Amino acid sequence: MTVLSLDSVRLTYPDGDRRLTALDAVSLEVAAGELLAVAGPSGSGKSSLLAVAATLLRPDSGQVVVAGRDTARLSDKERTALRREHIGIVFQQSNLLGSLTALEQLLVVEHLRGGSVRAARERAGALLDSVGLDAAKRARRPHQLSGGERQRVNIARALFGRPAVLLVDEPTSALDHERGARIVDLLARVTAEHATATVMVTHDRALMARADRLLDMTDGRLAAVPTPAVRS
Ligand SMILES: Nc1ncnc2c1ncn2[C@@H]1O[C@H](COP(=O)(O)OP(=O)(O)OP(=O)(O)O)[C@@H](O)[C@H]1O
Repeated sequence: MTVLSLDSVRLTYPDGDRRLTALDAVSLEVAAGELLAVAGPSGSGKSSLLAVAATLLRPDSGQVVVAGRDTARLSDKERTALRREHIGIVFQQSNLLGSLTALEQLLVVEHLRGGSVRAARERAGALLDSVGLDAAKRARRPHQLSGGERQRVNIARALFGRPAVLLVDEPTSALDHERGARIVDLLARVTAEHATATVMVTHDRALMARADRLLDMTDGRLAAVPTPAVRS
């Protein structure tokens, strides 16, 4: 079942008196339970792809369908609700709230959804544990954590909402090999167990090797990469 689809998406940015084409006729379908990796050179459009899929940027043309909803037809309010309900986002810039502890970063997701924060505590703790944050670290605020620890809180928070679509930009960039491998395991497990449609941008070959499918982005265009070339 396709959970995320992009059809002939074009995105441009202003560039002096011209427009720079960041995404050029990009089409993509990601199924429930599929882990898709997107690689490609710097500036090729990978982050733009995630931003459009996250409904944070509107494409100039083309269609973006998330969990059966054509996002072009939604109001800003409906798009925010769609994001909160169905999309987990882990971008490079940490957008953790400075005044909240690691545990509270997750609980606020439940609060925004109108769920029971008390009931969510245990699951939030277990999820932070699974990304390697012990009880003491879970009680710390972002400025008391390392960059890699903040990245892991980000990942746990995105997973906490059990999103249908998970969008991850360079999930292991701030982590050492062993921690990176644990995050990869977690992403692969969550994708399979919760039937999440996961798209991750990565330069990490170990991560690419774990993906079900690898796509290459060059100059705003997406192309399939034969998997054996990645695994060699
Ligand atoms: N807000 C913006 N305004 C203008 N141009 C932008 C903007 N954001 C990105 N670009 C340009 O769009 C192109 C695609 O950028 P994007 O960030 O999507 O690439 P990327 O593949 O994610 O790069 P990297 O691997 O370096 O993060 C680049 O040429 C970039 O300079």
